[in-house]
Amino acid sequence: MNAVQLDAISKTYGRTRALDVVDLGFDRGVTGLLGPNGAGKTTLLRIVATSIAADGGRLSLLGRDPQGSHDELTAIRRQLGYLPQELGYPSDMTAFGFVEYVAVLKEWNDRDRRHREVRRVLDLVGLAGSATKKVRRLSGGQRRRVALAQALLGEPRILVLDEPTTGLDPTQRADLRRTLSVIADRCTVLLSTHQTEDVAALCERVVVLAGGTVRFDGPVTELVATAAGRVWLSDEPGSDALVSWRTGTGRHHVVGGTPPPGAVETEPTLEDAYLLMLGAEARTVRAPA
Ligand SMILES: Nc1ncnc2c1ncn2[C@@H]1O[C@H](COP(=O)(O)OP(=O)(O)OP(=O)(O)O)[C@@H](O)[C@H]1O
Repeated sequence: MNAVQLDAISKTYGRTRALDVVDLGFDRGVTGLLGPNGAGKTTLLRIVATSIAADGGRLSLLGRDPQGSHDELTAIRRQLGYLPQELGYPSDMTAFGFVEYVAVLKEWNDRDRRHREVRRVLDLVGLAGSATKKVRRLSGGQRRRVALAQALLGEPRILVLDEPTTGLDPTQRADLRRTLSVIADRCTVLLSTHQTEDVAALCERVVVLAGGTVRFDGPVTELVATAAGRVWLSDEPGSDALVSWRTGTGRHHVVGGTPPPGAVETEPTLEDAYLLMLGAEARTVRAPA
């Protein structure tokens, strides 16, 4: 049984079909969700996080039905951590105070245990030294880590992270990767990002969403392999390339199309494979139907 199982899940906002009959199952490990703006990533993550309900299909979390009784939903939420794309903070709270506030909402009623847990998660995200700072005085990256800390409370079995690396500097991103790789041994982690290199570095599996449907679901290495023989380094830009640009070395990185004269095939990256998979769609934002 998968920890997270979506069967024929759909969601429509007004005239916009955000998710269109999505079937996906997730178990332990880190899965990255990639897709252009408006692909349906946040909608999918919000449904899994029980923040909104789908309007078609069936969702099962830890073998339970989130649409079932209040007790079922509470049992699921106790084992679920969620980092939303945007999180509002009461302006005057400290980092410790904010994470403790979420812990109280999650019914950590014993004060000593709660404080230990808050200290543990702040330490996990490298904020032990800033626990008493007001959230509004923290940097954007530090605030993102406070948000991550609240998602880690209680060692959840399902962790839903919407763009967790936004605002993090390279060292913090590396730290996040280390934290998640430890957690992933016993947890189902779903994360969305626009950074293909984060997916390449962090995830065994990648799901590409576009237009509310699943375009790819499989190992990261399998997606990268679809671009083999379609990426070149060249002195000339590609005349019919999907995309080509001059790199820092002065040579052109040419993705798709026909190789320019003298071009040398190069190892594709996940970004190349993603761009080739979605073609022009990678650049589009959907308008309502
Ligand atoms: N609350 C809402 N009301 C109306 N339309 C919405 C709402 N939330 C999302 N949508 C629409 O649903 C579609 C999917 O949006 P969603 O936020 O899930 O995409 P996304 O892949 O997370 O995009 P991004 O990468 O820009 O965050 C978009 O067309 C969006 O405009």
